[in-house]
Amino acid sequence: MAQYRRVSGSVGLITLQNPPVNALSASVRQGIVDSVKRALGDQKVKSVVICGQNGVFCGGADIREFGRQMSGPPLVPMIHDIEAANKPVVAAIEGSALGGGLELALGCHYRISHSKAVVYHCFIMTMSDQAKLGLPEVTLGLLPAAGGTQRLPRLIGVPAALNLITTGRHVTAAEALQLGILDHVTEHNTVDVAVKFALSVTGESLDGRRISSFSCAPLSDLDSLFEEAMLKVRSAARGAIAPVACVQAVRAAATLPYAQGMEREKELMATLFHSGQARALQYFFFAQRAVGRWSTPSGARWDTSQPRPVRKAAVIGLGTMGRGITVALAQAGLSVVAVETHAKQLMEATKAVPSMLKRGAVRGGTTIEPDSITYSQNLQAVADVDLVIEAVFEDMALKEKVFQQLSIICKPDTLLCTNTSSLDVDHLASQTRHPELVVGMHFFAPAHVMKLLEVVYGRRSSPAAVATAMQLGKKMGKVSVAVGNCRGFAGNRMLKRYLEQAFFLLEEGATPELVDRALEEFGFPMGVFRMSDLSGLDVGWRVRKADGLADTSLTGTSARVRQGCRYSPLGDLLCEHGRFGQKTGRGWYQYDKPGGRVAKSDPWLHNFLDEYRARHGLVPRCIDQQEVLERCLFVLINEGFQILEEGIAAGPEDIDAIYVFGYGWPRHRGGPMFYADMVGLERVVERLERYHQAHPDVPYLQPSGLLRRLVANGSPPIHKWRNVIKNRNSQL
Ligand SMILES: CC(C)(COP(=O)(O)OP(=O)(O)OC[C@H]1O[C@@H](n2cnc3c(N)ncnc32)[C@H](O)[C@@H]1OP(=O)(O)O)[C@@H](O)C(=O)NCCC(=O)NCCSC(=O)C[C@@H](O)CCCCCCCCCCCCC(=O)O
Repeated sequence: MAQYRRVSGSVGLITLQNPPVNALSASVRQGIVDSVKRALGDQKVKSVVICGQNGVFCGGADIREFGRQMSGPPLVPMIHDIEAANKPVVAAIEGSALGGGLELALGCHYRISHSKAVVYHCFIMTMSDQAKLGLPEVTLGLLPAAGGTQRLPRLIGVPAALNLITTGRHVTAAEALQLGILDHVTEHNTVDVAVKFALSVTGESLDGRRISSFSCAPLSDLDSLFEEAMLKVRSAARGAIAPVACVQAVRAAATLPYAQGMEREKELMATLFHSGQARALQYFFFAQRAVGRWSTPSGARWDTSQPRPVRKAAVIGLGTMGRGITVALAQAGLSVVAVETHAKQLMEATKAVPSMLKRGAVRGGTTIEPDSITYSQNLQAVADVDLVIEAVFEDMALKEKVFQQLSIICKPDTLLCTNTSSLDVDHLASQTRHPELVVGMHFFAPAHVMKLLEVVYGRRSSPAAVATAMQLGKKMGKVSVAVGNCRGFAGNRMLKRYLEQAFFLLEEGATPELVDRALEEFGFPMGVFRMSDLSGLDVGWRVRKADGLADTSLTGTSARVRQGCRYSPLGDLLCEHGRFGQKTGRGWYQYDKPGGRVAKSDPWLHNFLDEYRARHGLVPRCIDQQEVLERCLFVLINEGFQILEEGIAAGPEDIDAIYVFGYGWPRHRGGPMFYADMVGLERVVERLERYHQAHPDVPYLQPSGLLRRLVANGSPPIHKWRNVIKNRNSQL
């Protein structure tokens, strides 16, 4: 809806009303059309102001309408009519003007926005803004198709418009003013200022105010600018089609008259609108928000659990993870006690952490209170903190000891969290006096950069403990996903199956290059072998050794079997050769030096694989990319269904968020569970069954019970899976 009233005698004020973000639903569009008509037809009205209720201008088109039959007045002619009006129209922008919201503002003759305060810091003036503006359609698999690709380059120039449209980034009011998107910013009430401004421009000529009549500022080398832009978007999101279409649409603005440019924008939008990528990205937009509404099988929920205030936190262990976590906590404004019992490691951390903070502050344009962190070699220093995150070496005996000590030293209500990536959270809880205050906070390296946080609740974790960890994660800028306690939790448990298949494919005749190419063409930034080289092959080796799996003394058929299932010792053998990946300059690939970054094919490795196959009587066969994708991805997806079945994750959105934010799953494919829905659950079952028949010694290729049940229920769309899961749980 839109509310219309006349204010200050001669200003028609149109207020968009569609909480929470005033999205341009059919009824809002109808309201705008009706109100504009009324204002233009009223002789008493000399100028018009458009604003949004509750301090938000407009979050753009209503994304939920995209999946349905479109109705109501279309945006393009609506904005055209506003621009063509013979009375000045002013956009009063508070909060967000995004997507269609900014396109609506670009159709107005003037744009005024709110800028909260002017702060003087070290002689540099910075504006602390509330408003954010942008054209984020590309992040939804679309382009700004209500004239955004044609008006923005005409207003601010092609290079700046290309940057905003292809990245979808939001800019502050200060930056928008600098770029020329805004005419004016104010610290006062934006609507009041806009009304006064509207009165002041009454009767002035609008000839120079209609952006569609502008020409793009000429540029000397347009071809190379667009070639460069195309290369950039192609390498930033491999296989994503929307950024490419955005470049093409802006090119049309730079080279064609406005009307033809609009035709091109429409044509390009038509190819994107019904694409699988747009569906995936729009699903993911809502999935990200759904993970915040967490629940556990015991009935704890986000809306009934009260988080505790956390002002002071401690980190135990200042290795790579501990340092990153310390930085993330300090960046979130907490006071941090950083404890490391090894003097040398502590000394190194006291230098490394401040420089990580400094780099972060420079990148983010923020400031950090330098004495928000205190360092100590003594665990007693954590006596008064509200929450502890243990990040010591991944060794159960060591962690047990730390938790026993923490339980004695800390206040009785201190939350004790572990950053373990796979160890048993319940067991650690059992070492403390208050197991209800123990949860896992599984960060991903580098912990101050990676967006994902798995919050692992144990059998006895209290709802308040889960809520506190979830809220702290959010404060640190993480996407926090609540998951149950099991080996590897959700992410690493699924990853294990994926890695196993990749090893088996090498045994059967594939090369690391072939497997990685298939995965990278699918959209992963790195294939599984390049990723292992980067993170270090020794990490998994240590875990397998601790589990009694990495025994390379076994010969004959038993060398490739563990606990009755197929096992590949390839990773263990490489580690025995001292090939730990990038850090040693050799792994699945070779590098020019230890620590080198550029992976090159390694003839030694290919020889090694040939000899290995010959030794085990394995006849190499031709493996194509499709098999690589199906074997690696479907087995990972199958484990995801198992995780849903067991209640370790509450819904498919949780798993998808974990994979996109933590494991490089291409966002334009929505996450593994959404991908399964797109491929078709029946097909996933059929392929898994086929591969299981061919490899009966790999039990995880058997389709999970939930996957089969979904197929038996007619393969409902992903948003209905929770019903099938719920029905199953209620029968238990
Ligand atoms: C606005 C935000 C920054 C606010 O953030 P905040 O953190 O405060 O709040 P939340 O993010 O939690 O959001 C709260 C709540 O609101 C929901 N929501 C937010 N935005 C939208 C929206 N735009 N639509 C619907 N719902 C929205 C959100 O999901 C939350 O609810 P939930 O229940 O999930 O918790 C932030 O929300 C934000 O960033 N929003 C998205 C901004 C955005 O991306 N906007 C762009 C939208 S796309 C667009 O505008 C397209 C335009 O260019 C118009 C194009 C014209 C279309 C014409 C169609 C032509 C079709 C042609 C092809 C046909 C061919 C053929 O069929 O033949």
